Amino acid sequence: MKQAIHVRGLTKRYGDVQAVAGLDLDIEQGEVFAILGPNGAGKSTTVEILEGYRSRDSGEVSVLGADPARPTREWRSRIGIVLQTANDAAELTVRETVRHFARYYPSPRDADEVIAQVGLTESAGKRVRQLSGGQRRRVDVALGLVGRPELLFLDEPTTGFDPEARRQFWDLIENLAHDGTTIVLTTHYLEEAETLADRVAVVARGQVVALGDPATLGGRATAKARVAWSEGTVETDTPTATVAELGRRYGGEVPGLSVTRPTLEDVYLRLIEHPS
Ligand SMILES: Nc1ncnc2c1ncn2[C@@H]1O[C@H](COP(=O)(O)OP(=O)(O)OP(=O)(O)O)[C@@H](O)[C@H]1O
Repeated sequence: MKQAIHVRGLTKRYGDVQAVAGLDLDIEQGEVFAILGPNGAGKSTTVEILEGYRSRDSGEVSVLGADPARPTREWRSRIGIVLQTANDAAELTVRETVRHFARYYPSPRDADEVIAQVGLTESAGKRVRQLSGGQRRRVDVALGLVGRPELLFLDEPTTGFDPEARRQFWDLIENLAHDGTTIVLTTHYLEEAETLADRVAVVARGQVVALGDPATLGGRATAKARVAWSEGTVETDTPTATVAELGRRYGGEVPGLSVTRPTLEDVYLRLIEHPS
C-alpha cells in the first residue's frame, strides 16, 4: 500500500518552547489514523505542518508525494481540512456556503449530497449564524468534504456534538474511509479514536510515545484482567479460573461480579504519565 504521509525527525520550536521534538510518522493511503495527546503536546503544530500552513525547523515531510512546505494549488485541492475554529461566513445559508466553497475545487462533490452526508438537509436553507454550535461544526465538516479530498484532516471534529450527532459523524467517517479517503484526526475522545481509527499515535512532548492498533496499544490485549466482586479485587492472567473458583466459594452467583481489561483511556493515561 502507498504512503499518504511520511515524516522523519520533524522539529518545530516557538521561542523557548520545543513544540515538536523529532517526530516520526507513517500513514498509509486509505487508513483512518488518530493522533491523541494532552493539551500542548504538539498535535496541532504537527498537523498544520502536514497541511502546509506552518513552517518546520527541520525534518523530512512528504504528504501525498509532495513537500507541504512548497504547496501547489493542485496539491491543496487533493486535501480536505476541518480546523478547530468554526467558519465565519455566517450570513450565507448552509447551501450557499457549501456551494461557494465547492467552486474552489476542480471536481467538487454535489453540495446537496454533502449537506445530506453531514445530516443538515433540513437546515440547508438556514443561515449559518442561526445554527447551533454542533450544527455549525457539521458545516465545517461539509466544507472539508466538498472538494472530494483524497486526504482529510480533522482537528477535534466532534467537539460540541451531542451523542447522536457524534454517532452520525462516526458513520460518515466510516463511509468515507470505505470509499478510500485517508483520514487523519486529532481527538480528545478516546472512544472516538477506538471506534474509528485503524491505528493511533499518542503524542507527548512533541514525540510519538506509542503507536498501534487501539485494541492492542500499550500491551492492552495482553494485560492482566481485573476480576472484581463485592468483597474483593484480583488482577490475573487466568480470569476464567478465578471466576470458577469464586463460583465454588459462593456456591452459585458471585455478588457484584465484573471482569475487565484496561480501557484505551487507562493505557493512554499511563503512556502520557510514563512514556517509555
Ligand atoms: N503560534 C505559537 N506561538 C508560540 N507558541 C505556540 C504557538 N502554537 C503553539 N505553541 C506552543 O507549542 C506547544 C504545542 O502546541 P500545539 O497547539 O501544537 O499542541 P496540541 O497538542 O495541539 O494541543 P491541544 O490539544 O491543546 O490543541 C504548546 O506549548 C503551545 O503553547
